[in-house]
Amino acid sequence: MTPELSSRPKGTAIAAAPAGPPVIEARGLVKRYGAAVAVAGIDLEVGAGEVVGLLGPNGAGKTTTILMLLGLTEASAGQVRILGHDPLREPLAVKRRVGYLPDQVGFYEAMTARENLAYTARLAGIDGSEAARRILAALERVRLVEVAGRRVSTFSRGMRQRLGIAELLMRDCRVVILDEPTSGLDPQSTRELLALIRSLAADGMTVLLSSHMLDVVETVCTRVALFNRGRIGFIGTVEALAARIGGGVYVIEVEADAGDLPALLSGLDGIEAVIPTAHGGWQIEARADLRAAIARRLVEAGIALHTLDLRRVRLDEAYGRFFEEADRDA
Ligand SMILES: Nc1ncnc2c1ncn2[C@@H]1O[C@H](COP(=O)(O)OP(=O)(O)OP(=O)(O)O)[C@@H](O)[C@H]1O
Repeated sequence: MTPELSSRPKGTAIAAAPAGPPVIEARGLVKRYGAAVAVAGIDLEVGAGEVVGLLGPNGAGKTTTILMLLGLTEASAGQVRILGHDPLREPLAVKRRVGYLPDQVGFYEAMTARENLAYTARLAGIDGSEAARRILAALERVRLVEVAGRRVSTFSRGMRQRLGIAELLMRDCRVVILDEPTSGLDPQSTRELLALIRSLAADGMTVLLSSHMLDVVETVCTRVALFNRGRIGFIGTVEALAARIGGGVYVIEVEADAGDLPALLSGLDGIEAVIPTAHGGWQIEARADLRAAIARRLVEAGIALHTLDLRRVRLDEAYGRFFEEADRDA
């Protein structure tokens, strides 16, 4: 029987745990390479159907964490359960249901897409009509049926990524870990791959995605985990990140004939910052939708208002603020 995980260490911040039993669970994960600490104590809980982005600067510990989750490297301390299994003690159970799509997916280049999947199916112990049925369903899902008889050596990077996902589908994986899945893809292939990832999650697949492409992460991830010097400094939604680090969840973009907007808006509750833009406008960071109050102030002051747009803070902005703060505190 799989031993229970030890209780969470005191003082460890974990964002709202997903409903239902976690699919991925890590407690106090540490990885040392000699005297160097690559991962300094990570706690992570991910539920079915979640897409969690693993973000952070180079060397922050994302890849090392992924390797420990997959059982490809042994943790120096801590525990991992994936679908209730320990990746080191029960590697076959984990390999069967967990797929990993590295940056460069490896295939047999001289074999066709269908032959590659048939080969993997055999290795996974899937044979005969069951293999044929699964291969066709997977190829259909990633829209590669038409080119299934072509050698993989003729495939574009986008097609290779989709074939990689077809392999995970064919094996009936419940968890997939993707490393920079859209790097090197053109905008159209990127959109297609992201739509595919979203549809997998909608079917209950749990996805971990490591990427430096924040716009990509933002469109597909339900939560983000910000890695900083071997720890997860934050995990949660982009809105929660913006709220936690200050600076407001909303951005209000203003174009007005105001010389000194900060002075005009002074004392307005909920404003975090008023920043001039390069185009002569202003960007207001706020804790609430303050458009009406801002408009009133400007009208009362007899100032012409040209634009007043509201948007949510983008991940790249919240990410930037998080690491500015983290670097200041370091
Ligand atoms: N096999 C190894 N031997 C020694 N040090 C290692 C090894 N693998 C990783 N490290 C170190 O561990 C730290 C974390 O590396 P890791 O690759 O996990 O970071 P990362 O967040 O994935 O970075 P990137 O965004 O560049 O992929 C780095 O300082 C790295 O140099």
